[in-house]
Amino acid sequence: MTSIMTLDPKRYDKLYLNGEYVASHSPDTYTLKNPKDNSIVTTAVPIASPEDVETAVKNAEAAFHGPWSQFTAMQRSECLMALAKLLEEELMPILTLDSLTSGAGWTDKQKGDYSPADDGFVKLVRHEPLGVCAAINPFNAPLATFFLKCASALATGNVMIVKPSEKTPLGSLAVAPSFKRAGFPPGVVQVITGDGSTGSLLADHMRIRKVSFTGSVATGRKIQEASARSNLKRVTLELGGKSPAVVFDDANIENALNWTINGILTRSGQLCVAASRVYVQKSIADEFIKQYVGRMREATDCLGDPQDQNIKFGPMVDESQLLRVQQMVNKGIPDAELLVGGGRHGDTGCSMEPTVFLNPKPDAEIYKQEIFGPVSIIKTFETEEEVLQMANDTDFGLMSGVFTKDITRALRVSAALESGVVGVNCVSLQSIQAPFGGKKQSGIGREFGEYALRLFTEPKTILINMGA
Ligand SMILES: NC(=O)c1ccc[n+]([C@@H]2O[C@H](COP(=O)([O-])OP(=O)(O)OC[C@H]3O[C@@H](n4cnc5c(N)ncnc54)[C@H](O)[C@@H]3O)[C@@H](O)[C@H]2O)c1
Repeated sequence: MTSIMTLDPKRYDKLYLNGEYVASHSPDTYTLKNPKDNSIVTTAVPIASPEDVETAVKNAEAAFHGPWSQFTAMQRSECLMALAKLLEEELMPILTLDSLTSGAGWTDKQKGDYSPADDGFVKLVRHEPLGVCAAINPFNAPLATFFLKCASALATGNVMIVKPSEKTPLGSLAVAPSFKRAGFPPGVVQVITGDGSTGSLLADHMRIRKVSFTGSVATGRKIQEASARSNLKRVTLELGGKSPAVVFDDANIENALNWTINGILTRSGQLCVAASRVYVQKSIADEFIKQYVGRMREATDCLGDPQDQNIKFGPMVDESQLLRVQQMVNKGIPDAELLVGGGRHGDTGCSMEPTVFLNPKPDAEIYKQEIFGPVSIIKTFETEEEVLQMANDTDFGLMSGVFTKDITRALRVSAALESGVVGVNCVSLQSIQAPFGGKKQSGIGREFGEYALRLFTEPKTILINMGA
């Protein structure tokens, strides 16, 4: 069977607008390389121009006010289910399907409100779609973010223009026609490629009503600013993290090791919820650290070509990301004890060795900033109060984990950890099927299910004068 992910190389130089692959108006393109060996994949990915963005917005408006507005909630649900089925049959990883089937179940459950006329006015509240929305996506989760955002937007009757990251655009281009095949009218979902300049055309556009953004804090800030200087479009931000995992001395150590190691090695640490800070209680620290470091060392042997089934984790997304991580690690060496790793892996490609630092200085960059690589920081602690102070001493607040067998402590610590998601005896889950998003500078808003749907609609209050 051919995977839906197989994109005809002739399409690499196209945008996907109004149900067709079309050439960009822009002569500007860029080159994509394969991170496993730095070989060139294509030199022709378009950087969409202002005309391309305008065309996409006009198509989206035509779909929103035209055929798509005639779809009932049940028909929107049927399309989302058809899309999930089609993707499942064509080998799409299961992670991306959950959001579609969940969205399909929500289309007819968006309740309005009613208040009786105790002041002479009956109030009805209906939740209306926003209109043309844009998804601006990061490199590390191109399809999960694509489908998660589209599911919520389409379930509530919006239309979507997706801009994948310039580092990983091909999957989004490959899956784009599946929406038409599943019954969505052309223009409901379109894909434009490009770098930050294309992203800012969307963020600044006066007729785009919402940007749903996932990416770095720095870009999130720019998108907020763009909204403020343009049309005050709605903005949701899913941003970075520096997720702490707190391991108490009564924890199931094997379980804590499994979650914390997987939590930093999945996607080579290029994960917003990566378990990048591990706090271990002093009484178990020597044994835990010995095992943790041993496993990170062994993991180096499992580094390789991600298309090889025997390989557990692959390279960084590209050379620039590898260099960025390498620079942060080099800078961190005087600030902490390097227990393992620290270097580039292999002569070709963009792989980084699994790396562990112990007990960094409190203001060390490796301890404060998101590294976005297979680099973890271990710190020891004595008391619950001390570890909560350290775990919360960060601008981020995306995910945390607490490992203990004491349920009372688990609940107390979960309440005290300043993050949008807390795992008890787990950390770094990628698909939680529950509200997902960050506190503090890790973001604004939530993805998934009812919480996300609310952020793709606007309440409208209708007042009925009962005395007229
Ligand atoms: N919270 C989450 O759910 C989540 C999930 C995945 C990744 N992330 C975060 O994403 C980051 C990694 O992704 P990245 O390096 O691709 O992020 P990035 O901020 O560099 O880029 C993200 C997207 O923004 C676009 N962009 C860049 N400048 C822009 C501008 N001025 N205006 C509009 N768009 C612009 C890029 O082209 C890209 O499509 C990490 O910080 C990671 O933690 C968060």
